[in-house]
This record gives sequence, structure tokens and C-alpha cells, in this order.
Amino acid sequence: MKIYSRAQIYEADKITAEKESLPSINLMERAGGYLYEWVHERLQGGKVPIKVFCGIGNNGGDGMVLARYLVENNYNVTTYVVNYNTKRVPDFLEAYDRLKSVTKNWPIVLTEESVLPEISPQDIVIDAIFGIGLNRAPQDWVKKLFSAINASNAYVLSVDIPSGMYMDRSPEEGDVIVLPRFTLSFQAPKLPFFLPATAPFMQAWDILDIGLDPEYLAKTPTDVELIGKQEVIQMYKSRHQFAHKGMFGHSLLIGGSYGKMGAIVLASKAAMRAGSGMVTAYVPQIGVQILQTALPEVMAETDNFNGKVLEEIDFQTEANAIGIGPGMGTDPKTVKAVEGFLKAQKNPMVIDADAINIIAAHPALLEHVPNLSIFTPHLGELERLIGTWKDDFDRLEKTSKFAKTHDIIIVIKGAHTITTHDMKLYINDSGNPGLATAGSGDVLTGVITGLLAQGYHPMEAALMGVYFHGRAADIAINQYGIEGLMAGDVIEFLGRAYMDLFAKPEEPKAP
Ligand SMILES: NC(=O)C1=CN([C@@H]2O[C@H](COP(=O)(O)OP(=O)(O)OC[C@H]3O[C@@H](n4cnc5c(N)ncnc54)[C@H](OP(=O)(O)O)[C@@H]3O)[C@@H](O)[C@H]2O)[C@@H](O)CC1
Ligand SMILES: [K+]
Repeated sequence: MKIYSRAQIYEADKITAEKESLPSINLMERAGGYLYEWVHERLQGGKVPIKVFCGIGNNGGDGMVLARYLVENNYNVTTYVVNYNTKRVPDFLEAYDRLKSVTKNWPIVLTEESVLPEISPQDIVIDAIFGIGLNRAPQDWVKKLFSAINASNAYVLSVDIPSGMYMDRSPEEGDVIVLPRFTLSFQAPKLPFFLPATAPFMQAWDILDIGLDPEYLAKTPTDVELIGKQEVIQMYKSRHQFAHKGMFGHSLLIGGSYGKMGAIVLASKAAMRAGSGMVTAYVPQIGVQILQTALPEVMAETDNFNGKVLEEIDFQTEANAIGIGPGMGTDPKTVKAVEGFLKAQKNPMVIDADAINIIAAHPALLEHVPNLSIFTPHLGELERLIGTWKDDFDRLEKTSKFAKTHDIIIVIKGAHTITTHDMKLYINDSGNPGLATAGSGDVLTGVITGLLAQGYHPMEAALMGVYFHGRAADIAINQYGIEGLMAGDVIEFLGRAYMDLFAKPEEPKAP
């Protein structure tokens, strides 16, 4: 699913109005009408007190239309104009007049001098104060209103985006954002919904299709995409009945050290479950027995040293794909081995954990990393690789530039894992907090390597790998719970994640 920028949303709005030869207020009427339907379906005329807070831009206009429908249908509504600015936009004014024409209870105008209204936990609050147009810090009294809404314990429904959330920067000290119970966003989700500093405000949300011009939406390329089941189905290649193991590639996982053999065991097993025809693990001698005992399906190769860490990386396996890093450590001898190894590589591979740390500490090695290799850092590793950042948006910009410069793919692991290549961002749609557990990254490395070995393009392998890893965890928590989930459980549910691609979607849960 495409994620449009603010400029693209405004453009879509303009083009839709032009094409339909309708004044733009009609689009606002449509948006407000859909908001009303959503609310009405749930309240069924119930006389709960509804407080609609409207700004004076188009987001406020949407709120005004919703308020009018509520009034016309005899709901118990009080409407407020949060008059944060002198520039009331024309469509807002029109929607405001239309509301005033149907009721004697005109909206209450709130300004800096006003006493803010009491909000009780029984109220329903509609937050239509700021939409995607927020471009500077609101005045203190407006922030106080946001805080009062948040402190009220009322059910809060945000229109389009929680008020106070920016489209292009993370919250800073002193910022306040409305924390809604639910957000109804128009046409497509917005980038901040998925970033660490702002995603916690998006506990539940849905998209309202307000009929923006489908042609414009379809033909406009976006810098950001959301990757879910639909996108993965398009990349998936099904197997025919007479397939044999030689057709699905040989994965080689390099890593492990004394005390950290589990990481390479998990990665190797995950590569098998991801569908790699064969898997070999290249480990220090100390690890051979452990690996062979843990995983009879996986072959082992080792170096010529009797050490606890890898001192050499020189293998016979003719691998279709290599994943390096899990449990490897950063012993100087291993660093030398990695240097030698990288210089000999031509094909894209998966680079994780200590292999990332080694490259970060020896940036000259980047030159030897094959193009389209997939780096899978968590935030700590990413910082070592690319340096520090100001906020979530800055991190994305710096990471995509770094990936572009070195022609690599970077998978930034997090609650919403984001993959970047060629200045585009791909946000993963699956996964849950259960994945914040030891070994989960090693499993991901194995899955991506296994997909790469099967002949998927590195971008497909990265996006599918991240998706399946998350989806397997989503299915696994039905059995283990979020707290109980372990990395090994994710591996056990990988098969189910593949099967789920073609399963009938579940009924959405009621908010
Ligand atoms: N386009 C679409 O597809 C559709 C969009 N729709 C709706 O429109 C919403 C976007 O509307 P919007 O552009 O009018 O912006 P909104 O968020 O209402 O802010 C209003 C204005 O406030 C100003 N301002 C900013 N920060 C400020 C501050 N701190 N303190 C004081 N003032 C501040 C700033 O104007 P400025 O003063 O910078 O000129 C800004 O323009 C969108 O979220 C959706 O709900 C739907 O109707 C249907 C189709
Ligand atoms: K809002």
C-alpha cells in the first residue's frame, strides 16, 4: 500500500475536485459523512455526550460536517471551535455556516481567554483540531486543551491524524499530542503512524476511503510503501509438485562463537524453515558438535583452528546465498577472517549482528561489500554504522542516503521494521512486541538468507523475510502469548506464515 506525502495528499484533493468538477467543500462533506457513518454504526443513536473539537482549517471543517450530521440525527452534541488562528479557511467557514443553519446551539468558540470545557470520562471526544497541516508548535492554551483531553479518560476519536502529530518530525520536548483510542485516517495511512516516537499514539486506526481520484493515486509513485500480505503474495513463487531440493538453493550461515552457538543454530534452522533446499553452517570447531546435535538437517563446516571463535572463513560449500554475523563476536582474529572473506565476495549476502559491528568499526570494508547486500541492524548497530540522528525522520533520511551511497539494502529492525533501498522506504506490516526477545534477529537473518538462496531478488528476500518473520510471530502468540514468545517459536510457525498468505482474511475485530 502506498503512503503518500502531505504534498501528494493535497494534490490528490485538488485533482479530485477538478476532475469531478465539484467545489472542494463536497470532498469535505464526503469525508464528514463517512466519519458520521462510522460513529453512527457504533452508537446507533445512543445519547452519549459527544464533544466535537474543531480547528479552523480543513481538519476542523471535517469535524464541522460530522457535528452537523450528529445534530441532524439528534445526537447529544456540543461543538467547539478551537480558534488557534485568525485564518479560518473557506471550506471550514462554509461547513461552520451549514452547521449553524441547522441548530440554535451554535459552536462554542474557544480562544486563549476561554475557560476550557470540562471533559468527563463518559464523553466521546472528536479530535478534529489539527490534521496534516500542523507545521509549528501550537500555542500553550491549545496544548493545555490536548492535555485536558488526554487526562479526561474519555473515548477519543481522532480525525485523519491525532492533533499535535507532525507529518515530518518527531515530537520534541514540550510537545503534546492527543492520544486517541481510535483514529480514522483518510484514504491512506501516514508515515508517522509507523515510527517509534509516534506509533504509540496509534493504538488503533482505520482508513476511510473518501474517493480521492483513483487514477492519480495509482499512477503517483511514493517514497514510502507499506508491505503486507497483498504485496508479499505478488512476490511469492509457488513450488510445483515435482520440485527437488536442488532447486531451492543452498544457504550458508557463517557465525557462532563459544557461548553464542545458539545464534547460528537459530539462523540455520530458520533458513531451512524458510524453504532453503540445503543449509550449511560455517562455525568455529568448538561449535560443530553443538550444531550437528541441534540440527541434523543442517551440514557443518569449520576452520582449521581449534579456537573458540572463527579465525578463518574458507569453505567448500557452493552456496547460493550467504548470511554472516549471528553469534560471531568481534575478536580481532574474527575481524581478520571477515576482512579476507569480504574481499572475495561477489554476490549479495545478508550481513547481521557482529558482521555489521565489524564493518562499522572498519568502514573501509564497505567497499568490498557486494552491491544489494542486505544489512539487518537493530538501532544500536545502525548507529554504529551510520552515526547518530536527531529523530525518527532524520534517521530514515540518513539511513536511506547511506544505503544509496553504498548500493546496499538496510533493514532497520524495530516495532515496524523499515527496509530501505534506492531512497525508498518499505514499512513492514506484521509482527508484535513478542519479537523483542533474544535470538529474534538471528531468526530473521536465517529467513532472509533462505529466501535469497531460493532465487528471490535481494529486495524481495528482505521484504518477504521481514514480513514472514513478523507474521510467524503473530500466529505464534496465539499459542505462547507475547511474553512467552521465544525466537525458536517463530521458526516453528514460519510454515504457518507461508500458508497464511492464501488463507481467508479474518473478520476485523470491533474497535
Ligand atoms: N487533502 C485531502 O485529501 C483532504 C483533506 N482533508 C482534511 O484536511 C486536513 C488538512 O487540512 P489543512 O491543510 O487545512 O490543515 P489543518 O491540519 O486543518 O491545519 C489548519 C491550518 O493551521 C495552520 N497551522 C499549522 N500549525 C499551526 C499552529 N501550530 N498554530 C496555529 N495554526 C497552525 C496552518 O496554516 P498556516 O497558518 O501555516 O497557513 C494549517 O493549514 C486533513 O488532515 C484532513 O482532515 C479532508 O477535508 C478531505 C480531503
Ligand atoms: K485531528
